[in-house]
Amino acid sequence: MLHVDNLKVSYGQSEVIHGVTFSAEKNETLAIMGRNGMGKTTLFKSLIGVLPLSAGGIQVDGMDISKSESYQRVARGVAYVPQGRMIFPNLTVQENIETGMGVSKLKKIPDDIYALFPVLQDMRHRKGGNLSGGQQQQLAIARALVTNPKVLLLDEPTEGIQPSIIKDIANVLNEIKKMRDITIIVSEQVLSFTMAVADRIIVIDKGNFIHEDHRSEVDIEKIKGYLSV
Ligand SMILES: Nc1ncnc2c1ncn2[C@@H]1O[C@H](COP(=O)(O)OP(=O)(O)OP(=O)(O)O)[C@@H](O)[C@H]1O
Repeated sequence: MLHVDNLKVSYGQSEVIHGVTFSAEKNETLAIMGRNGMGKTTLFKSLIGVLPLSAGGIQVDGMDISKSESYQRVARGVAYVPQGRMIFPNLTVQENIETGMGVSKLKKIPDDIYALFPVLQDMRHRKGGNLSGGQQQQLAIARALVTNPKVLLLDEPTEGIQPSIIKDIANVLNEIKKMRDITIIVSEQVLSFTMAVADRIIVIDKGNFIHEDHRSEVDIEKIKGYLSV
């Protein structure tokens, strides 16, 4: 579903992603793990087109999107839940979700979205800025899902979220995978979370992929070693 080939990303003269190659299939959840500053956000921003590639290619469902603008990538089936969630604080919950619906031409928020996030239905008339961190994360995921993505990118969804809610977010991602034919790519530092959701884990270090495990054969101590400073 998603194929990334020799992707390089730079800030000015400084290359931060040094030619990474990976694929993720339909109904697969792939976690990209690494410490702060290793390049996760830069990689995700380049996948959604907020940052330009300096080299390489990105294909979604066989279609090259590496030269497309972000809005075109969304139309091609890529959705992005940014680090820090970036919901609109002055719009209501319902209005926040509706901002994602232009691309999918939905007229009404689908019932399965509120089934997945009942709290958002209860709070649909509240301002987004008044929600807790965990509720805002749910809102950001709901807003991404109403674009009907083939590939859902989530950048550090557990950041700043309390442990009990982290479990809820893991459950939600597992539900989404059951409900839809989708590829989920999540960047993370919390190993318990990725162990609850990921079929495969890749470790990124200074802009290079240095390790990869399928969930059935994850070497927990090795990955912990990569994640500790
Ligand atoms: N706007 C920028 N200009 C120059 N360098 C940047 C910029 N943003 C990030 N970097 C550098 O790129 C590298 C990768 O940063 P990035 O934010 O992608 O890492 P990360 O793994 O997502 O970390 P975090 O978990 O802290 O978000 C770091 O060395 C960082 O200093």
